[in-house]
Amino acid sequence: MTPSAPAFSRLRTLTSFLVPHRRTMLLGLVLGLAANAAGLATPMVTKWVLDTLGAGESMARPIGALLALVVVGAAVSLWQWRLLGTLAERVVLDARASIVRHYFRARVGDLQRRPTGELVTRATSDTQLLREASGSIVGLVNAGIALAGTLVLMGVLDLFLLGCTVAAVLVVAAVMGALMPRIGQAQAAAQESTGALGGVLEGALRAIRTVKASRAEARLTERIVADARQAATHSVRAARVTASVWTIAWTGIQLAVIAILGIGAWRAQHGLLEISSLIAFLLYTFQLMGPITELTQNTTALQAGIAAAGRIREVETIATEPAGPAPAPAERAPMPDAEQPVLVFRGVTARYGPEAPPAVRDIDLAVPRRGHTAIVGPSGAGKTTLFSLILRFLEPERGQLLLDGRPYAAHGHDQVRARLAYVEQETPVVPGTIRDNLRFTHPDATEEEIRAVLRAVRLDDKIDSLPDGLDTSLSSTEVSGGERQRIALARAMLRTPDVLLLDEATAQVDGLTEAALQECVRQRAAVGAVLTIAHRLSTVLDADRIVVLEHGRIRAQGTHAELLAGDDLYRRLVEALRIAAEEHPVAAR
Ligand SMILES: Nc1ncnc2c1ncn2[C@@H]1O[C@H](COP(=O)(O)OP(=O)(O)OP(=O)(O)O)[C@@H](O)[C@H]1O
Repeated sequence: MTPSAPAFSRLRTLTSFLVPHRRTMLLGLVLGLAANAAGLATPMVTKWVLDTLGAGESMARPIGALLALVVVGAAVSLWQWRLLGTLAERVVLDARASIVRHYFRARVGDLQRRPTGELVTRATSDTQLLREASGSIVGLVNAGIALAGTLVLMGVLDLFLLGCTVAAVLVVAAVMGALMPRIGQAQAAAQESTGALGGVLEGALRAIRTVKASRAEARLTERIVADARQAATHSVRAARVTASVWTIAWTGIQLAVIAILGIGAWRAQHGLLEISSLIAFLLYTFQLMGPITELTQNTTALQAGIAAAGRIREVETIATEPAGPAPAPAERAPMPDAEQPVLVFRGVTARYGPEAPPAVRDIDLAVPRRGHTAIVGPSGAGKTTLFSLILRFLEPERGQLLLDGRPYAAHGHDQVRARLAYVEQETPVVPGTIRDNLRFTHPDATEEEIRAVLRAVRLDDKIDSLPDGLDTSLSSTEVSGGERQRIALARAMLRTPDVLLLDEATAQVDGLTEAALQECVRQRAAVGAVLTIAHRLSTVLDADRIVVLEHGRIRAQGTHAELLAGDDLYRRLVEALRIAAEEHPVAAR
C-alpha cells in the first residue's frame, strides 16, 4: 500500500492495527467523554456560583460542585491518559512483532530484493509513528464530541453569540482542512527518505572495509547525508505547515473571544444577556481551544500514522513461504532404500522473476545417499541456484525435486530443511557467540557434541586459548575468516544431516581450514551425501562424481578421470583451478 492509496483504504490500514484493542479504545473513549462532561459542566457551575452570589445565597454547594468537577475530571483524565499510553505501546509492539514474524516467514528471494536497512527502518522507526496515531481516533471522537457539547451549551446560553462563534470556528476549520493533507504528504515523504537512508547506511557499514579501501567515505557520506537532508526538508515542511495550522487556530479563537466579548457586552448592556451568562459563554469560548487543539494534534498524528501503517502493511505483502502439508504418519514410515538417491532433480527449470531468463533449465540430477558430489561451472552457470532449489529458497517453474523419492510438494519447507545442513559462502556465521553459532541449528546440542565437532574442524585448541572460550562474541576480531568458516562447518556437522550442502569460499583459505574442510567432507561423504559447489582443485579431485554446469544446464557428469578425458569445459575449469592452486600451494594438497 503506497501513501497515494485512497485515504479511506489507508485509514483502514491504520485501524487494522487498532481493531485488536477496540475494548481498550472504547473504555478510553468513555473516560474521555466523562472528562469532557466534567469540563463542559464547569462554566455552567461557574454561572451558578455567580448567580448565587447575585442572589446573596450561600455559595458552599456550587463551590463544592466546582471542586468535585475538578477532582473527578483530573482522576478520569489521568486514567484515560495512562490507558491510551499503554495502548499506544501495545500497538507499536504488535506492529513490530508482526513485521519481524513476517520477515522470517518471507521467501528468501523476495526479502533479498529489498535493502536490509530499509526493512529494518520499517520495523524500528515507522512503527514508532503508530504510537502517536493509536490514540488519535479516540482523541478525534472525544474532541469532536467536546466541540459539539461546548457549542450546544453555548447555544443554551445565547444563540446569537453562538452564531458568531460557529462562523469563527468554520473559518478556522476550513483553513485547517486545506492545510492538513500537506502535513501528511510531507511526513510520508520524510519516512520514505529515512527508509532510503537506512538502506544505504546499512549496506555501506556492512562493506566498511571496501568503502575505506576505495576511499569512498566522503562520497558515501554525501549520498547518505543527502537522504537525511531530504528527510529533514520534508519534516521541516511538515513542521512549517503544522506551525501555520496552530497559529491560525489560536489566532482565530482569540479574535473570536474579542468579538464575542464586544458583542456580548453590547447585548448585556441592552438587557439581552445576563452578565453571568456572558462570563460562562466566554469560558466556553476559551474552552473551545481544548477540542480544537486536540483535533489538530490528533489529525496530524493520524496523518503520520496512516502513512506509517501503509509502509508497514506494504512490507507485509512480501510473499511468504507456504506452510507445507504435514505428511500423514503412514507415509513417513517406510525406510528409504539405500540404493535410492536422497535427492533427485527431475526436469527442473527455474527463474528468479517472471521476466528473468531461466537460471537453470531441464536439470535431471540424482544425488546418491552416500558420497561426495561436486558441482563445477563458470560464474553464473547456476550452481548457487541448484542449492537454492534444494533448500527451497526458490521453487521450480517446471519439473520437480524429490527427497527420498517423494516430491518436495509432499514435504513442508521445514521438513526438507531438517534433512539438510548448509554452509554458505559469504556470511557463514550469525550474530552472537561461538556457542550460539554452533547451537544455531540444534539449540539442544550438548557440550560433548559441541566439543566433538570443534575437534573435527580443528578448532578446539583455538577456542580453549580464547579468554572467553565458546562465549567469545563473533563480532570480535579475535576470530579470523578461516575460523569463521570452520565454525560454520562445525555447525553443519553437528547431528549428522542427510545432505551436507557446502558452498566453498572462493577466497583462498588457510592450510588448517583447507585440511579441516577436506577431512570433514570425507568423513561425511562416507556416511551421507555431500554436495559441494567446488572452487578448489582439492575438492574436485576428492569428489566421487562431478557435475559440470554451463548456462544453467548440466553439460556433463562423471568422475574426474572421465570428465578430464571427455569434456572440454571441465578440462579448462580444472586447468584454471590448477593454476590457482599452484599460485596458492596450500590449496593443492
Ligand atoms: N537473486 C537473483 N535474482 C535474479 N537473478 C539471479 C539471482 N541469483 C542469480 N541470478 C541469475 O541466475 C543465474 C545463475 O546464477 P547462480 O548464482 O546460480 O550462478 P553460480 O554458478 O552460482 O555463479 P557464481 O559462481 O558466480 O556464484 C545468473 O545468470 C544470475 O544472474
